[in-house]
Amino acid sequence: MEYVLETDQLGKRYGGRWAVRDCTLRLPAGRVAALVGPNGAGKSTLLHMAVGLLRPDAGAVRVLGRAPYGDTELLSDIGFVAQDTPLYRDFTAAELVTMGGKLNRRWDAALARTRLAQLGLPPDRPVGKLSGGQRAQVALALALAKRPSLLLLDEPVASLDPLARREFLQALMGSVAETGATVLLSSHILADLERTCDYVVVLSASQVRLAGPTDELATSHRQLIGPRHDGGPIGGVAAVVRASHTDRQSTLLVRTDGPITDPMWTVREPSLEDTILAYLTEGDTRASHSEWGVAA
Ligand SMILES: Nc1ncnc2c1ncn2[C@@H]1O[C@H](COP(=O)(O)OP(=O)(O)OP(=O)(O)O)[C@@H](O)[C@H]1O
Repeated sequence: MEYVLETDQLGKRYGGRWAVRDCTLRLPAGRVAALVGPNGAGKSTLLHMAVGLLRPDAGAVRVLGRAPYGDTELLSDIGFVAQDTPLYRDFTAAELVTMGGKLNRRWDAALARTRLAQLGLPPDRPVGKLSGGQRAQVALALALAKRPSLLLLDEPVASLDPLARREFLQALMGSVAETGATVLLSSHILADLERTCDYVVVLSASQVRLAGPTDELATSHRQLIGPRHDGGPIGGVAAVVRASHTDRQSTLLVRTDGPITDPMWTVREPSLEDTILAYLTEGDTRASHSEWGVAA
């Protein structure tokens, strides 16, 4: 299966307002993909459609080639951790592992137990009495125990301190390398993603602004600093994603289609965070979408 998750002009409306609109995506197998965007961009709505909790109002979503809404068999192939990591609060993590074994056809209890033991969580404490970060770790261990083909995580690190965040993401990467799952995780914390993710989907105001592998993003974008530039072509620049100016100087984040040789410009490789932020800024972005397989 080339693509684990595919959407075609996918849309979801709440009342008269689109929460996700014209969303076309192809997430290749084996990727750890970040779904980034500001509050209200539509990230949770997209994930809920992917796991079959919401029915699309327009277009289509397919996981492993099947429409998830109403397909209960497909559920065994999808792991999902919702934003508030809902767990039965009166149960201990060990009891939840046992319960998972009874509720799932495919269940790797040993994987979950090993993970929980590594975390050093108090084994007999109900999860309702664990910290938010500890609960997130338990929820990840349970989701991994399903050995899903697609793992969807809605802001899994939001409640974690920086050290716990790093540990969580390392554990995630280790498990993914071992199980071969494809991951789509939403997050606001861009700095973490550069280390963890090899694919990025940027959502803003209900639409996909950018989607592609991070290594391609890195090679195809540059930051240019030079004398004030008020338009006009620049050799090697396919599109200006974002421009900021002072009276005498311009700083441009550009998508390239060749080397930039004009000595007028100082050329730097932007961080992934800078590139994502440029696409999140409304205004100059629309011209450059098509290159990434995204409708402008
Ligand atoms: N059940 C609902 N009823 C009505 N509107 C909703 C509902 N759920 C979400 N919305 C709206 O849909 C839009 C997208 O919401 P969504 O929760 O998908 O965004 P998000 O990117 O996950 O946001 P956040 O980062 O804050 O979690 C927002 O404008 C939100 O107010």
